[in-house]
Amino acid sequence: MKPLSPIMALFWQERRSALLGGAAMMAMTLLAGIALLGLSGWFITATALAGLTSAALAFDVFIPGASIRLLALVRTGARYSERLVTHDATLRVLAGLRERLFRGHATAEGAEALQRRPARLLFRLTSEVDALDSLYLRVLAPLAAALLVSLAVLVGLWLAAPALTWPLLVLLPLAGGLLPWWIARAALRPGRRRAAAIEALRSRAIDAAQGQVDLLMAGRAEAQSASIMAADARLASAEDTLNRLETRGAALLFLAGQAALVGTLLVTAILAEQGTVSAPIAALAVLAAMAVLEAFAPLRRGALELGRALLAARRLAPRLKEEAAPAAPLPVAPAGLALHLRDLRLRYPGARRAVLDGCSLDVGANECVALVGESGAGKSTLLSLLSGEIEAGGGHVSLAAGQPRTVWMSQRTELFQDSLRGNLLLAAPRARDAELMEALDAAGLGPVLASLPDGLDTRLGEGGFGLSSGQARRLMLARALLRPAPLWLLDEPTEGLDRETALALLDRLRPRLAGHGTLIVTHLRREAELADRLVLLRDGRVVAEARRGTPDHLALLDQLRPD
Ligand SMILES: Nc1ncnc2c1ncn2[C@@H]1O[C@H](COP(=O)(O)OP(=O)(O)OP(=O)(O)O)[C@@H](O)[C@H]1O
Repeated sequence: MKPLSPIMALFWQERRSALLGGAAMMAMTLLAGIALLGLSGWFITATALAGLTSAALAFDVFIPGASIRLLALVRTGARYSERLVTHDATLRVLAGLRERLFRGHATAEGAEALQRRPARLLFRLTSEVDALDSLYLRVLAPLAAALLVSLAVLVGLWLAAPALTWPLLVLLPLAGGLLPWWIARAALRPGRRRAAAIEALRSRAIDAAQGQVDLLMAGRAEAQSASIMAADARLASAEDTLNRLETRGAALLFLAGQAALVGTLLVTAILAEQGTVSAPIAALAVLAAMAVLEAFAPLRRGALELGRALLAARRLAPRLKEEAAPAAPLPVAPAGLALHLRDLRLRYPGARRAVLDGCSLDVGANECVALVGESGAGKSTLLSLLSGEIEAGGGHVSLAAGQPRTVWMSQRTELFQDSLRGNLLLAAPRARDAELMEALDAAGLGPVLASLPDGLDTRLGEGGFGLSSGQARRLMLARALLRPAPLWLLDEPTEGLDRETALALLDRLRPRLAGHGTLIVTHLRREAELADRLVLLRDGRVVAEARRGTPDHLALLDQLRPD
């Protein structure tokens, strides 16, 4: 139950009075229902008995009749208000929960964990948050209402005759406590299996849909289908176990209800025989005893849902604790510099060695620097760090002032399912079409744009679907060009382009580099030639640098991949 405490605390903090009011109204609905049944039993018996005697004329039918109507109205009104209040409160709490969850995932570590398994992110933000709505609606509120109602009925029966409470005192703890507890425990394992199977089913189905060509070519399509079927079979088996549990719970609750009925019937028969209770009170007691166990019926489903809620809370709780503190802005670099790094260190969690280990580098406010080094040297990591995606483990970073302070075109930059215009406006929401077209032109997409019948209104599919990979990268570059920032971070901007296109693009890019610092990460000679200075990164630190025009510059260029 411990994982549930942050979730319960959230419910309590956010909507305390609505949640208490909802539970009270749930109790009132149940009480009105029990009183309605009991009073009707009493009324029918009392009128029948009165009819046998001369008391029939004096028998007051109006007050009980009106009370029955009143109780029916109260029950309907209370049920309606309870639904309104409890659902509203739950949905509001869950909306707050989702927001906190998004904030939790907005940490570098959270985002990284989920980038590895996006299907899981989707699952957790939808089904697992939804699973928590049952915590209040199907577990806490019905439990509180059932306990309150049991207490009220027991007190009522005790006042009529203490012996009337015995059958309920034996059966209520069994049916209201032990049974839901047993169902909840037994549901934990199939609940976990069910959640894992849904997750596997979704991610495998997405893999099959997205990678169908590769799977077919590798002859793995059948195997992928089989793995989807296996996940589906696991899901069906877990759901079957849960359904069986629910059915068994219903049967046991029914038996407990019948036992309470028989027990109370026997006790009332004895008491009526002794003359301790009248026949109408006996009828009231029997019907109330039968109805009170019904108050525990929703807990049968609630106990099953509790397993789901527990699992969801356990998975979501770590992200709820983490309130992503807004990152402190990096200090402002000394005048004349777009970037100033000293002794920067960074180690990925779980990695044996540091990826950046004493890295120091300056980029002038009007300088273009190419960062080169073998694959895995830490070049992209440095760009992630400068863009604020990850945090350094030590050392000093400062950037020139500006809003934004950096523009980053990474190897993983995203395009969205939107028009060309929409994708560009992300970078500059107020830009006019002429500016967008100029940026597209600078990125070498002018001819492509001219060939599109819908121009800037051309719709792209998910991830830029509809463009070639080279066109997509140029669109990302155009978007980067629209952001005015004192430091541009470009990660292999012409990777994947043919020589002619790449050189034409670099020619257009050259004049645009003036006025701000640029750090280009590259393996390509053509990109490195754009830079005023080459910097070689090895083992997480800068081991060589060479300014244009020096012999070392040429020697470094020669180590790079030719076109
Ligand atoms: N998110 C991550 N978690 C753990 N390790 C990582 C992560 N990203 C990169 N690494 C590791 O850090 C090292 C540096 O990776 P990085 O991508 O920065 O290299 P790079 O110099 O840009 O390589 P390339 O030229 O191939 O793009 C690699 O050994 C890589 O495995």
